[in-house]
Amino acid sequence: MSIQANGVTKRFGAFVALDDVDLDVHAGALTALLGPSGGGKSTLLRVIGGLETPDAGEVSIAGRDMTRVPAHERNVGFVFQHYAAFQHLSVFRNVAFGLEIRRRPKAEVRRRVNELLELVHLEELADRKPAQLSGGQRQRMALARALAAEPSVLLLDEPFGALDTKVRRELRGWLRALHDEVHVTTVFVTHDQEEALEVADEIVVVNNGKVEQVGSPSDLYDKPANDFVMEFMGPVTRLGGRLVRPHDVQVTAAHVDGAVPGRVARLQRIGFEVRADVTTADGDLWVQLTRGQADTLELTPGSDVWLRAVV
Ligand SMILES: Nc1ncnc2c1ncn2[C@@H]1O[C@H](COP(=O)(O)OP(=O)(O)OP(=O)(O)O)[C@@H](O)[C@H]1O
Repeated sequence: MSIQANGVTKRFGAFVALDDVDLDVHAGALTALLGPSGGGKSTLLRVIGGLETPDAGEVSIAGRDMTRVPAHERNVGFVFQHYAAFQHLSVFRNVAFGLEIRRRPKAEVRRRVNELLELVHLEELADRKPAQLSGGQRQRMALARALAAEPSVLLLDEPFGALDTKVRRELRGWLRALHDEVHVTTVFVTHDQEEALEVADEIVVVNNGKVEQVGSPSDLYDKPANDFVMEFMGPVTRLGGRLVRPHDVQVTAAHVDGAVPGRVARLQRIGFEVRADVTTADGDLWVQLTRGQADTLELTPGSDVWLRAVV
């Protein structure tokens, strides 16, 4: 189901959390709301889900105006960073809960819950209590529970925010695979650009209550609309007064057209990557090379080089 927001404004007292925001989420897509803390991502997600009412503007899901429809009638599934599970109920019963209160037949509930637990790879842990799960397993249970009611839209607010880096990584791949299987329109909030680049079909960059840019991961990385998006999406450095990506600076031993001279101040080898701090007449910058490139150039601190931006 597609989601549209038109001219959404949300204030908390005098503070404008969302300022005339338009959004268009394609049916079946996995869309990331990405931006720095306090930018308004969660507020936008909550407005879509009906947990906040906008002061101006409209929200529609599948073409239906939902602006005044209460959250529980929007058919949306939520997952938050800290999932409030029923501690006294098993994983199975937690997932079944939403179906049981809808008084679905027992056999149907059992079949559906087993399907969902299989989907999130928790079928072996169905009898455990939430406290006996790892953080990653708990978030997978939360997703199964959100999917149980067959929502038309899934809204995830920093679902992996409380987990350590390694588990986050795992769950990203897993979320992507899950989405490819169920295709439910999904919007997830993250402040982690790598997470958005890796998982999302489309990224919406939100900052200061406004949408800065919407695009595919490669669009945003390669064609940022402004310096804010450029800096937010990946590493940057400054060559000749212009922001560039450190891996888009070509380093040569001899002069080439458009290149400026520099001297290597420091080299750092980080796995396959070499980072060189370089001093130029125009200021300092850092560039990123492969180990092979650095070795071919025989770079050492003090090497004289020529630099030019290749994009
Ligand atoms: N209920 C509220 N009352 C007052 N201010 C609020 C409320 N909810 C959010 N805000 C403010 O609105 C701004 C946007 O918050 P929001 O949670 O949407 O940002 P965010 O981009 O999701 O950031 P984070 O990643 O830190 O959650 C923040 O400055 C926040 O303090």
